[in-house]
Amino acid sequence: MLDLNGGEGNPTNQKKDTNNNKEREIEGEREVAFPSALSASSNSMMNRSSCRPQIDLTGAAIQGNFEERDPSILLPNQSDDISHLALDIGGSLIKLVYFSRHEDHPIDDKRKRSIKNKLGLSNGNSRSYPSLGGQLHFVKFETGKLNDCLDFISTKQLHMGGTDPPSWSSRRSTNENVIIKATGGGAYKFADVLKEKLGVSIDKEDEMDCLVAGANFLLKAIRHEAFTHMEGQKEFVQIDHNDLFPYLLVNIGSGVSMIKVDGDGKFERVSGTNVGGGTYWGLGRLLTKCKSFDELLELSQRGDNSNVDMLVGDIYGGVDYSKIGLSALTIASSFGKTISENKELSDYRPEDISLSLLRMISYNIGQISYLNALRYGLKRIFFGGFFIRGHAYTMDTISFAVHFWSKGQAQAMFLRHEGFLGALGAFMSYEKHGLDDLMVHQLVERFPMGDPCVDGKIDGPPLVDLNEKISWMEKFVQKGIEIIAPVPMAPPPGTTGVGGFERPYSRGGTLRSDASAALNIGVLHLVPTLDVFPLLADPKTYEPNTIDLADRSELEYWFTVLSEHLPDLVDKAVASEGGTDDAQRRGAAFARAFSAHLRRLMEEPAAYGKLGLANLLELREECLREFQFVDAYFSIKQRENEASLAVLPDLLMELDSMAEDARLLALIEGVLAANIFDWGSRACVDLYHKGTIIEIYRMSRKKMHRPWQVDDFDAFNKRMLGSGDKTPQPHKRALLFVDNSGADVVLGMLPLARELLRRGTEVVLVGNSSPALNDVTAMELPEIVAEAAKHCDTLRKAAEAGGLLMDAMVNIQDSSVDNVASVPLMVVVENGCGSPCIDFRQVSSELAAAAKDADLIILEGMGRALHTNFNARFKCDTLKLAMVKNQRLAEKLIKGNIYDCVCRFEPSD
Ligand SMILES: Nc1ncnc2c1ncn2[C@@H]1O[C@H](COP(=O)(O)OP(=O)(O)O)[C@@H](O)[C@H]1O
Ligand SMILES: CC(C)(COP(=O)(O)O)[C@@H](O)C(=O)NCCC(=O)O
Ligand SMILES: [Mn+2]
Repeated sequence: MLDLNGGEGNPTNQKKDTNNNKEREIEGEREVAFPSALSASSNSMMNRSSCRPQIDLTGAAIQGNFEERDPSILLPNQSDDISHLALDIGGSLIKLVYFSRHEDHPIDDKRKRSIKNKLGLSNGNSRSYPSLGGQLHFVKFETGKLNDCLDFISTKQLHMGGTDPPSWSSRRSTNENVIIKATGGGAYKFADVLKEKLGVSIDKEDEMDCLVAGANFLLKAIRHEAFTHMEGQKEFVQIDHNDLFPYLLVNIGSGVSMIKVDGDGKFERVSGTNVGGGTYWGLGRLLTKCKSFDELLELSQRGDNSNVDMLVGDIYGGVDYSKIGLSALTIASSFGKTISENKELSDYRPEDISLSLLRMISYNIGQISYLNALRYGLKRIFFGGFFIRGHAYTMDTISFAVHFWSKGQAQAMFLRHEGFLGALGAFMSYEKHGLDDLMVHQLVERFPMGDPCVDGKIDGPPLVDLNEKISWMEKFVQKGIEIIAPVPMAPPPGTTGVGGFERPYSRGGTLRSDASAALNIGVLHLVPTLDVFPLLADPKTYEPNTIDLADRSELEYWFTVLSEHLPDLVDKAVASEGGTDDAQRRGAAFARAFSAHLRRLMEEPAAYGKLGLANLLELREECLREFQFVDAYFSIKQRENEASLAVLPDLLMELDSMAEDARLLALIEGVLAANIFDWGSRACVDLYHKGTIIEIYRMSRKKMHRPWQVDDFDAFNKRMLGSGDKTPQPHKRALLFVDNSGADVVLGMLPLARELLRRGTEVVLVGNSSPALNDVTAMELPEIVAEAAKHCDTLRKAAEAGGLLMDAMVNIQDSSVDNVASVPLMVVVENGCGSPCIDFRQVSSELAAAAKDADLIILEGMGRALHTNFNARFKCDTLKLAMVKNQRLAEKLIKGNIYDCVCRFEPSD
């Protein structure tokens, strides 16, 4: 029996290395059980959490040699084998969208096929995916700095990828015949420069075509792309794909285009205005002497437009013009005050000028947009273009104008990828890359590195190299620079709702740097192997998160919980990598990156899309992976597995001595009791110092008195064992979503799986694709099952039938497999996640395939059954089992206390 207190530090590192080597060998030689965490970090696995994301630092002095490649060597961190690049070269900015591809994983595909065969799915799910899995990056440069942009492209060799799908990953040796899709005026203006400097030809795509294609793609494929922004409040809008058209697209770049969109490729440019982003920046520059667009925008935040604008009250002697409903504070004439006074430009504050100008232009665009919407009977107006720049006041002003003039009939919406519509559209115009077939569940957005806004100005390439990332974090901290949130604007009090926006009350701090505007969007991961879980009762209304962090008090609470847990997590992570100097440096960088994200999200919870607790927990895992912590709890997991496996035979004997119904209760009690082993909970971590694993497990079991706080055991018992003489049909196939390593899986879930097998139910163990806290991964399951199978015939036969023992490479002494055909099989599938929670809108395709014939789902643990999916409904019988290891959650969710249990059974209708 192992003592939890004994042997802290990093006792098992050596063991771990050996193990990793073994994994590597296995990968090279034979079909692997599961893609290893190592392969995850080398980008070969496509799941929603293991992809190595990158950061976009726009602009940049890229003198780096960080992207050197030798085609014959697979670099472990080589995450951007660039295949496609598209450009939108506008009057003010150059926008780049480029794609880096994940490696194919043919061995893994073979393994998946074998699972499908075993589950009888070989003919089903015959969907063939385009050979596309990778990441879409978004970068922008000022058009005046075209050379920086060209340097960036050539350093990263973005132009070398070729244009034919078969050669996605194969780099060409020359640029000859390379064609790059480009749109915007610069595609014409700079075609020769591009040919001369990069040796590539430009395939010019029509700008309007591209804007529409980009907007349609984003609105269909990205879940939280569109949002409204009224009085400082951002709200995401769920777009119904079948009810998207018609809409008005207003792109506010240097100038403004207004396009009526009726479908894919069906549109008409109905209007526009020459008073646009270029006007604000150009006039603003002349009038204020600002050196950058951002400086100008920042000035506006400290402005008071009433010093420049003529208000109704100025004309009416301080009173409202109430007859037509105009308040005294309504702007009667932008800049109107400057005519009546004998003042020079230098007598006006640049802040006031900037604000007045911004308001004038935004309001004007809003108003013209409304008129065009009215003209064509359109209710929805989507605004794009970099003029908007995620700026609260700009969006509020536009929204106000649309709302006011349409009397609430039309709605202004904004897009998170605001300025990249054209570039995305140009990217989509490459034929046959399959991008237009991608669906919302195949796209995962990642914000791995926090906001790279150092010095208020970033000129840097996307960071690719680990060292580079760490030094960036160090630099970031040295300078004492906080991640700066976008300017939140206090709701303007007392808007009269007439005639126009009154004075803005925005008194925000420093504006986020321009680069961070691009970081309001992350790198988009295209993961063709993700699917919607087919057993969701209503995928359209499904919301994974139980806790909505839009609630400020929730956000603050969970922010504190995660911040307080951070030092312990860093200790574990550093120890898991041998406690070396390098690991410590990475650990510190991880802590900084994650804290920076947390701070940023505290300032603007919706900065990265709709925020729930599951997103924060996943972000933490992503940040760990970003700094190459492969598995922070590796040694703890090993130790707990060993200790639990040692007492498993006794437990099985005890269970076998019981009558059927007592046994079922004991099994459920066992799952709940063993769910106490959760290294993500502060309370539990404190508890572990008080005893050995087995002592804690026993203590926990002793306290398992029914009724539990949520107790549907009787209903579950009835479904399983029946009542009276009626013996119900056993379930055909059960999906067991396992949670933690050690006692949780070994003493909790495996005995329950065994009971199901005995009753003739096929068991699919569903494990994480990548590590998260102490959760057991799919890759680790075959070995655990094989160990357990040594003590149990039922498990052994089922595991053999499911091919699990082969995967675990365990030589079972007694190889006589009698009666195999009559034994239901047990298999392992990965869930597609690397998080303690699960979002059923995006699971691995193998889980989706295995789910097709399942009629029982068992969700275990806080992350999967409470933080997410507590309110989710499925098409089949569902059992949600968890011990609540957090006092506040217990009070809120189940009106109970910490260590109370949930046994919720929801039969299929
Ligand atoms: N860093 C920046 N430099 C210049 N203009 C910027 C910047 N950030 C935002 N803008 C605004 O974005 C506008 C350009 O928007 P964009 O959609 O890129 O249009 P275009 O394709 O005409 O360049 C500028 O006119 C300006 O108002
Ligand atoms: C991350 C977790 C959801 C994992 O729980 P599990 O799914 O293993 O039951 C949980 O540890 C958690 O919510 N932790 C934070 C709460 C706390 O420290 O009290
Ligand atoms: Mn867990």
